[in-house]
Amino acid sequence: MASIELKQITKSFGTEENRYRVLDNVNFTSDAGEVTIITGPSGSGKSTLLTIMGALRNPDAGEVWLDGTQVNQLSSREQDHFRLDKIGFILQAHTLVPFLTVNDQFRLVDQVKSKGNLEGQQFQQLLDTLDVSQLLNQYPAELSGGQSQRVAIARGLYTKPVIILADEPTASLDENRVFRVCKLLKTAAKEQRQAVVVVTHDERMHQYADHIYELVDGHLTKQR
Ligand SMILES: Nc1ncnc2c1ncn2[C@@H]1O[C@H](COP(=O)(O)OP(=O)(O)OP(=O)(O)O)[C@@H](O)[C@H]1O
Repeated sequence: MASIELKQITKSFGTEENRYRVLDNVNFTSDAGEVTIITGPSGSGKSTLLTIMGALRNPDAGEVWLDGTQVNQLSSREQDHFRLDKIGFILQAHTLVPFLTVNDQFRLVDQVKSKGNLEGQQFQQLLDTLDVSQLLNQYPAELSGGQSQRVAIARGLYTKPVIILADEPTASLDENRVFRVCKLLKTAAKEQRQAVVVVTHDERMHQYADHIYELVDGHLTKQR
């Protein structure tokens, strides 16, 4: 059973004569232990696809199966619980809560999901790998773009999700940190049997991918 399976997904935006199809009959699978990259031109629908994959948005037609559950059939409340339990998001807008310190971003997660999160040495190791241990008492406004991106990555991995969905996770990072983040995602996939899907323009990430898909004009094609 694939961790992620999308069957014949379509999605359109706009109304009546301005309606346009962003995803056209898209099929996709990703297995536990694999890193998959989705690439493609700006505006081709990659983020839309990722949000459908993460049950943040429903398709107009098709099926979204995650870890054996057809999530697009769930109520929105059930989808909320499913996401919390199973999916780690690393989104472009970073989505750190502005009035909480870095440490409290993790404590907030504990309040909504109290069990199964990283703790002790594992948590410290994650913070050290991403070089964010020294930022725990800072507020998001005090962080650089790269620092807040690294905190967002740590928070996405903190709940030990079975599925990790990342949208341009290396956009603000220098060469050395791109390398570290890629290794971290690869290790998460291999050792913790997580399915990792990354939307990226960053070709430096390609060497870490088990599979690469390209999305062009709403059509998804497997390149590798
Ligand atoms: N909520 C929405 N309502 C209307 N149109 C939308 C909405 N979300 C996305 N779109 C449109 O759908 C198309 C695909 O957008 P999307 O953000 O998925 O592309 P992308 O491939 O991720 O782009 P980029 O690489 O620039 O981030 C774009 O034309 C965008 O304007």
